[in-house]
Amino acid sequence: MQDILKVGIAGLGTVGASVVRLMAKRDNLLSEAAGRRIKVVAVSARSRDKDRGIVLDGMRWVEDPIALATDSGIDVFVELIGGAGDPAKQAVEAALGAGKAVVTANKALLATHGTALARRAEKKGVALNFEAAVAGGIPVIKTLREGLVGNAIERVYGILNGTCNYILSRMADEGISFEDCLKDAQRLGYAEADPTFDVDGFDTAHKLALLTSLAFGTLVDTKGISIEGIRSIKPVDLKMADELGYRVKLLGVALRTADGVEQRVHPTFVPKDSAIAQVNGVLNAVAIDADAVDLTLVGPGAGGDATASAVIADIADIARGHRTAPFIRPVASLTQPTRAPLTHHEGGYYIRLEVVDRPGTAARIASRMAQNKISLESIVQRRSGPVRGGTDPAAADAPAPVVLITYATTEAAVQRALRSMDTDGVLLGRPQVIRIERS
Ligand SMILES: NC(=O)C1=CN([C@@H]2O[C@H](COP(=O)(O)OP(=O)(O)OC[C@H]3O[C@@H](n4cnc5c(N)ncnc54)[C@H](O)[C@@H]3O)[C@@H](O)[C@H]2O)C=CC1
Ligand SMILES: N[C@@H](CC=O)C(=O)O
Ligand code: NA
Repeated sequence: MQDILKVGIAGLGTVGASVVRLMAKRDNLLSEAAGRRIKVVAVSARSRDKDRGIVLDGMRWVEDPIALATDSGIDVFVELIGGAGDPAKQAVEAALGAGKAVVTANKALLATHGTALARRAEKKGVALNFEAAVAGGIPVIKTLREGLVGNAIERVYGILNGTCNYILSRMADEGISFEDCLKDAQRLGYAEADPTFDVDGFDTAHKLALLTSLAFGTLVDTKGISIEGIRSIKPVDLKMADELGYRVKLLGVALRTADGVEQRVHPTFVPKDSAIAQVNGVLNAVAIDADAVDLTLVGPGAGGDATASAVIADIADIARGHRTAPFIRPVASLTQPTRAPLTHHEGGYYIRLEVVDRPGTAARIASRMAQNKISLESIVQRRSGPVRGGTDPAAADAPAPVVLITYATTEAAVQRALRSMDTDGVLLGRPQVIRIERS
């Protein structure tokens, strides 16, 4: 067998510890598959004494991750610290500068500095692999970089955050509160160190930005993404979705339109009978619509072992001497994407309104929708206040939810209709607006 590929790992948390454990377990198999022995020779993390349930015998401990990145005893630097700033950024820059191949699971770092890092990797002729950064254990980066390279891609979309899918699935199926579901996702190692990245949609946006670049040959553009998280989703929305034949998923969608690239992250109604609606819990799904092939990949999007599986595959590629440009094409040929405005978005909508419960309100809503050329597929009115005809004087103006499902329309028309209802004085509180994605 040839010489050994020497690996240094910075970060021994959920993912790092799984990488060390799985690499030890698969030692022979991995070496056979890669045609070369792969060995973790040095590690770095915040606390040396912490019990991680892994064996670090034979691995040097390096206090400073940046020192490890340039250590002459390693060939590959694996960054599993996280965060778009230092020390992760400085360590990856240092490793590439020193001509080391880099493997990272850090989507925040790549979404923010991916282009610059890819340029550095290119200059040194080394790999910058990040399979674990998008949809955890699903080999979607390899699919886009290699398997679909002969396709022109029209749309890439999917469930890209395991924590949110876990929360939405359990809220819908078990009636568990948002807060309790989030606590469980953190305990299971799915959530980011700061879980607001998950629930407010930023983690999905980071991953979407990388997918968009790979799919459309554009520079990584997080600023062009419209982002909404899942905090506003109430049990009533999940219940209405169920009654109306939908599931609610946090989707990241990148679409080529006549106006440019539309990139959006938001909770979405998906038809119950669609493939994506069946993807629950921590599972992710990435659907790719291309000219020659349409496909959907499904698999675990978060968790130590699932993510480690992708990290190890990236290391194995380096051991094989297999290298592709980080974003498929050389950075110089990536184009600046034209951003399609969200107001031009076309599709169906779920709209939940809290309205004053008095005669004529439903007619007023229907007429405002008609004025904006919005056709309604269904309208459901629920009485939440006291029974009409009762003696309670507060009953007259009690809030009552009205739920609308529209046929395809534009975002601009929906916003105009809601503004006009607001001036009519029929709305109580902010309308809930959820886009519908047909697959
Ligand atoms: N947990 C998951 O399911 C997934 C995580 N990722 C990404 O993988 C990376 C690691 O995530 P986790 O393992 O979940 O995080 P974690 O928080 O469990 O582990 C982070 C590790 O980095 C070390 N670290 C943190 N700050 C440090 C510093 N200043 N200096 C030295 N070491 C430091 C910590 O000691 C710890 O060992 C992140 O970029 C994350 O976004 C990607 C896909 C899935
Ligand atoms: N926090 C992320 C981890 C994987 O990227 C998620 O929940 O998907
Ligand atoms: Na992946």
